[in-house]
Amino acid sequence: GPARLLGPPTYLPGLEELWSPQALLLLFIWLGLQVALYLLPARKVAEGLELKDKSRLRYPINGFQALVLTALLVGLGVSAGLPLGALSEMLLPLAFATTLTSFIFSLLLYVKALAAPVSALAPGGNSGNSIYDFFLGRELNPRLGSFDFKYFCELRPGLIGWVFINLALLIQEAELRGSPSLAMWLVNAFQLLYVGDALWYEESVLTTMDIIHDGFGFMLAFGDLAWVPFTYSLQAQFLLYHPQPLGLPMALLICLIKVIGYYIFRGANSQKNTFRKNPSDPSVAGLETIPTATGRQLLVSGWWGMVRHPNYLGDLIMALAWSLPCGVSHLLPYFYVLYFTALLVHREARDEQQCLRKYGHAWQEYCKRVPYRIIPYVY
Ligand SMILES: NC(=O)C1=CN([C@@H]2O[C@H](COP(=O)(O)OP(=O)(O)OC[C@H]3O[C@@H](n4cnc5c(N)ncnc54)[C@H](OP(=O)(O)O)[C@@H]3O)[C@@H](O)[C@H]2O)C=CC1
Ligand SMILES: CC(C)CCC[C@@H](C)[C@H]1CC=C2C3=C(CC[C@@]21C)[C@@]1(C)CC[C@H](O)C[C@@H]1CC3
Repeated sequence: GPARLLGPPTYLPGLEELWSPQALLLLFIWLGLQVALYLLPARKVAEGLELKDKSRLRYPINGFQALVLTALLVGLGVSAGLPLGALSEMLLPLAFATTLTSFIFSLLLYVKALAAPVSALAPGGNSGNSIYDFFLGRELNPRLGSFDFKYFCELRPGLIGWVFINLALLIQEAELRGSPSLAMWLVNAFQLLYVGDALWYEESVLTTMDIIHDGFGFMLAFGDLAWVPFTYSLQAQFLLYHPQPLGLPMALLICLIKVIGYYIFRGANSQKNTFRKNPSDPSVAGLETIPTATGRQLLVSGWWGMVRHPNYLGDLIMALAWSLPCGVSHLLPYFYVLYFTALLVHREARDEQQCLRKYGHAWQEYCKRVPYRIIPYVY
């Protein structure tokens, strides 16, 4: 039937549709596979930023390798008859099993954190209110030996899971209608590029506030493991049940929007990463900067002179390109754009606060020089 968003749902799933032991088993196989791939030798072992106790943690940089090996294994499985398309009919129980698992997992993390030394706690997650701390995460970098739970969950099971859910939906569409639609190809290709990029530049996650500042609690565990794969794949889910006609000129226009978004996103992220690693690198040495009291500098020209968060702008433009192949007949495929706008506005406000605390007057000067936050002349 036609998709609708307003009005009561035609039916609500009962518990018997949510709970399936096979879904739980599949989830555990998936998590086990990703843990095994994490433990494989890495092309590089990177050091994180200095912690309160002056130590630095070490992280394997092998996320892209995990993506490629997963693709090989899934490819082998499919050629041996594994019905990957059938995954599309298991998404609801799988999402339920993942949510339940994230909840129990975060309870265990909370209990583990009760024994952690004060220096290992996250700045925001040790209020003493146990529900609040459970939600935001008490411990900053929970580990078992050298296995880092937060770093593992941040990019692997969820982001890699997302592209394989997309692929399952594409295969199912081909089974249902003879071949995948152009819209489905675009959504798969765009989101694979995004996930491939995130894993290729995995090391840059080590300087994000998720790793440096936020504890590992229910919000992040649920976000990484359940929210990302099952809601970020909504466009492909929508297309399976509501096929959209998409002409070549429109498809090319959407590709152009994606390329522009990616160009800004990658350009901005790489420019900052290069500058932070080595300010005299030839590609950034000519940029104008503001000195700060910490000894670090802030870029005021190049991408970071256009708006204060050019990477968010590129990310948002890409988000739009992921939704456009689904047409404009329904709001659901645009859910990601709306949610992501809210997430980035909130994230930007948190980052601003931290930068003001870190850089004080120099940050105020930067805000004066670069008045817009995400969209030039608008916001
Ligand atoms: N799809 C998704 O669900 C999500 C995607 N993202 C994406 O992840 C990427 C990373 O985002 P995020 O982790 O929020 O943070 P950013 O990469 O935007 O980093 C912010 C930090 O950059 C440094 N910085 C800010 N301005 C300047 C400047 N002018 N010159 C030099 N350094 C500066 C500051 O840190 P310091 O000075 O200490 O270096 C600041 O704290 C973005 O592209 C974002 O869109 C993020 C969240 C969710
Ligand atoms: C708690 C929320 C409900 C959901 C949070 C999910 C996020 C933690 C992840 C979703 C996509 C991500 C990407 C990155 C980090 C993890 C999250 C934020 C990167 C920022 C890592 C750095 C790269 O330069 C870009 C990545 C994009 C995707």
